Amino acid sequence: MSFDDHAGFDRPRRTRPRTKDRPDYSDDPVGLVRTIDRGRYRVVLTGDDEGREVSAAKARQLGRMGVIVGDRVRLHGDVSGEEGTLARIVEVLPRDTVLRRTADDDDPYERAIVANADQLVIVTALADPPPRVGMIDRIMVAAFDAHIEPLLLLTKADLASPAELEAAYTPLGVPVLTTQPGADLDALRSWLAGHRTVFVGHSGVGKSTLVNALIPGAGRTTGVVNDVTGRGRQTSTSAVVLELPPYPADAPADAERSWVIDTPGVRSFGLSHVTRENIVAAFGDLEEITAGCPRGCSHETGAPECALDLAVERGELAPARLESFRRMLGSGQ
Ligand SMILES: Nc1nc2c(ncn2[C@@H]2O[C@H](COP(=O)(O)OP(=O)(O)OP(=O)(O)O)[C@@H](O)[C@H]2O)c(=O)[nH]1
Ligand SMILES: [Zn+2]
Repeated sequence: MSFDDHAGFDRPRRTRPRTKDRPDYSDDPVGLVRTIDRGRYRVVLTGDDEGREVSAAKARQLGRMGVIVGDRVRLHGDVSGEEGTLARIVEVLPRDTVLRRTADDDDPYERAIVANADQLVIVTALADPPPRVGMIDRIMVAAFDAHIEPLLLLTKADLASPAELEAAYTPLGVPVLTTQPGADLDALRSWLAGHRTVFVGHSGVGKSTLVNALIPGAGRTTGVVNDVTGRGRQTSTSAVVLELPPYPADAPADAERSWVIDTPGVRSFGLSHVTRENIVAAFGDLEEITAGCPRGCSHETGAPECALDLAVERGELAPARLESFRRMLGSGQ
């Protein structure tokens, strides 16, 4: 029997009880945290007021809960977006993913950098500054740990060959693309279409140059690589969400929106929050094989009777895949 069948039944007006200390904000608008600037959050509204940008501060009831770029938040108060107005962030909606890092491996405090990304593009220059495989591995492990799909984008292919890096990462199943000045970016655009992709890379690798090429008018400041240190100037300070133009250009109007999240250049990527189990779990086929390992097996090179080695001997696992995987394991704890 439904309520409607029951003549005269007094239907409750609210489905959820409203209590004194928990006001009901469910009618308040939701937005996406675009960037954070001196304790103020820039939030782009979604839904009815799609696209309007509002300045907001964290409401006291959120306590110490962090609000990060990419978060979907509920706003209360003045959401007109007019100069001088300030809305309050009263709720952080559940996150699909959280990309984390620690300052270094001994740092017990993990920092959540970006919420709700489903892809991570590791931007690496083939030269100037030279690639650091250890750093790429670390960022990749952070992506696997967070259930974010990693992709590798190699810039400055006009300066050096990508062959070595391609050989190091394709066995992991990680897609690799190369670019150089004037390169056709359509392959990259189709990677990004319909996704929320965070771009991570060392300063000076050409991240801003790419973002500007993808998003005309993004106005990301491009730096100059220092001739002495080979490092780029740290030109950007906060992560920022940028909307990509539709791709292909004739994509239907209701196609999934695509976002990139540009992050400031990183120099280190601590992983003290990542466990061996999480890295193994990111490779389903290998995890299955490790079911045959001795209890407590580290799966590292030389681990006695590691089932991964036996699988290679039996020709069931490509040696290059095991080697690349072990590099990942070595990056974590
Ligand atoms: N040769 C070559 N130079 C490039 C390429 N892409 C970018 N550059 C140059 O590399 C320098 C750094 O590029 P940016 O785009 O500022 O690098 P970034 O990664 O955004 O650096 P930060 O803003 O410091 O994080 C600039 O001088 C670019 O012109 C490329 O494919 N080939
Ligand atoms: Zn093992």
